[in-house]
Amino acid sequence: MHETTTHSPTQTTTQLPQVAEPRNPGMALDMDWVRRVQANTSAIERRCATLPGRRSIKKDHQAAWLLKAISLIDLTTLSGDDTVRRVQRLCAKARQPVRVEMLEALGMEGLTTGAVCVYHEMIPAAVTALQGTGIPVAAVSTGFPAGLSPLHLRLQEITESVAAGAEEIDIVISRRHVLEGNWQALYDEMAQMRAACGTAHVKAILATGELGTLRNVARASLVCMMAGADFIKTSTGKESVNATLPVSLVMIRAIRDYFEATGYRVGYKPAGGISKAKDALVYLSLIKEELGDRWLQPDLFRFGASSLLGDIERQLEHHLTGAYSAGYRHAIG
Ligand SMILES: O=C[C@H](O)COP(=O)(O)O
Repeated sequence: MHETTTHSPTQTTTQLPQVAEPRNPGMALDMDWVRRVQANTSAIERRCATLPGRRSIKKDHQAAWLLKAISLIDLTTLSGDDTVRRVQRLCAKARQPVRVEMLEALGMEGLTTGAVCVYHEMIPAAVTALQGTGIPVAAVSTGFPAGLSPLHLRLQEITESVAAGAEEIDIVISRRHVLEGNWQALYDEMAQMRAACGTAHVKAILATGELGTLRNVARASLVCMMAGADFIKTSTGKESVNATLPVSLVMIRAIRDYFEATGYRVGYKPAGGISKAKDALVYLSLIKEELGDRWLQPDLFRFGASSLLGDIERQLEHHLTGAYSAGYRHAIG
């Protein structure tokens, strides 16, 4: 058992740290650094294999950690059949992710998710539904999920998403720039997208399941941070392989290296296929061990997830009552 991860999280609510984190301004593309980056696949896989089996968060602290996990969710709907009504229901869930009586029994109040994440067309519905809550709307812009529309249209989409009220923009990178080793093109594209975001924070989706190697994941992470990404994010949720622990380890170590070299903290968002409370706890342990408590706040960590909240609710209910409720009672989130 890992001693440092047995206690309750230091902050459970969405309360942000007192001092706002300075935004990563980016830096010039440093090709020597990019070329130096390696990823030792077998060592990474060995490290990850030890994680899920470890009882790193003790049972009596699990409820607190699960509440913490809720505060870090980008509650997401990204479906072709999304409707205003569905987005409104999702936003209601983001405002009150756990039933009031359960929250009271757990000694908490004022819990919300970290953000709501939608397609561009659904931004106005989400902004209206979240008015006065402080919960930001994140939009997947730039021709999500493939990112293969013309660059000027992708940049225009960002501008329109920000104008519509999105405070966070999840962009997708051009995978071909990574696969062809065209780091300058990736850097330039990312820098233009960051500029188009203005004051909105930008999360760079690497679509790691399509990047071929862990070394490519490490290099793409670094180049996106050099170009000013506020967050790096694993996946769209639409690739055949989405968030995994090995990819996460590579990305969070890239974040650590970037912080050590520049002093700027970049956020991390694993996304796609994270639907179980126990998996969320493994991710939180990994972040705590590799990056420390500071990264366990919503300004530096999010889960991109459409169905994780439902399982966390079931686990919290079990914690309180000793029984599981049926899955259909937690249909949203
Ligand atoms: O960015 C978030 C992902 O699209 C959500 O993926 P998921 O539906 O597998 O949870």
